[in-house]
Amino acid sequence: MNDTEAVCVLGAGTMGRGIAHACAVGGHRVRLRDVNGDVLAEAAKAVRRTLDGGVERGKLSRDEADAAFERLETTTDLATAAADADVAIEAVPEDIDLKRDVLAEVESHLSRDALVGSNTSSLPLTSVAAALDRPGRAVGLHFFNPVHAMDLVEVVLAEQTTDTTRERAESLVEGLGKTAVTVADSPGFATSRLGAIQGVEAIRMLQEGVAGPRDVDAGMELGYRHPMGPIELTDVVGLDVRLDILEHLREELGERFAPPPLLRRKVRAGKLGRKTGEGFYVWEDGEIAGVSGSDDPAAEGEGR
Ligand SMILES: NC(=O)c1ccc[n+]([C@@H]2O[C@H](COP(=O)([O-])OP(=O)(O)OC[C@H]3O[C@@H](n4cnc5c(N)ncnc54)[C@H](O)[C@@H]3O)[C@@H](O)[C@H]2O)c1
Repeated sequence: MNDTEAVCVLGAGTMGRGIAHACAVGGHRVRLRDVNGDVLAEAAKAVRRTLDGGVERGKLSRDEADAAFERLETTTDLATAAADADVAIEAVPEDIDLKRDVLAEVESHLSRDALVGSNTSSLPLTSVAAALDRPGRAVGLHFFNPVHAMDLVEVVLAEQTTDTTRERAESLVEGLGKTAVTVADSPGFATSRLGAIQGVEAIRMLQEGVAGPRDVDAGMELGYRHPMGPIELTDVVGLDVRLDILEHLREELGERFAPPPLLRRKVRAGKLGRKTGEGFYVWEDGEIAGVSGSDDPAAEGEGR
């Protein structure tokens, strides 16, 4: 990978805009594509805000931030987004049929050698890759949220992924100043599987009244030095996103991943976490303002 390569990012939601930001800061020309023009406008503003935040925190100079922003283009047109791209990375919703369709469609616009990355956090990459005419170019590039602040990218190898693709993917990740952890395609890969099992057990503990959200979280933060407890993390990731991941892991790996009824109730009520202002916690301006009241008598827990 060199600095002048072109990256096409498909989907401009939470992750797509973050990946676009990271690639632009990493020196790549980026075309960000979404089916929704309003989402694209919001994504461009979000990238600008993140760049400005980076300048304020001394992470990059004003000139570097401006240059990175100039390297970013947005479009709703797939052919424009994919034209001359060396790398295409999809960050569309976690739906296998959608991902297969999106990647097969983008492949028809790509050169023979372009790399095709998927940001899926739990779907079988081998099935995603099978939608391509040249599946050996497919690789999982599992970025973490928020992308600009997270140093890890899981590089996931589909059955079909070639050694050349693997090397290119690892070098792309390193060029972005992040650390690549390479894992075989298996349900939930390494990180989502472990993260999901801890999150699901934490929600079961709330259900059983073992402790409230604050105490469960403090236990892992102070006792295990996790930067964020599993309940708060579920709110940040999104309860709907977590539910989808659990449904999938349950199907693939068994009942230990079965989503707890409490999680389903919250999702049905539209309490999806930080993004809707309430999940297990109540959120104001992106910060925890209290504990959601409807859980159980132990909701607030003791001691904090
Ligand atoms: N949110 C997270 O914390 C997180 C972390 C790691 C990985 N992921 C994975 O990243 C992917 C995206 O998640 P997200 O949270 O950014 O979702 P999101 O809902 O915020 O964004 C998805 C975007 O894709 C767009 N889209 C839908 N169909 C499209 C198409 N055909 N072409 C282009 N754009 C299209 C939607 O308009 C939306 O803006 C999922 O696979 C998810 O599992 C999410």
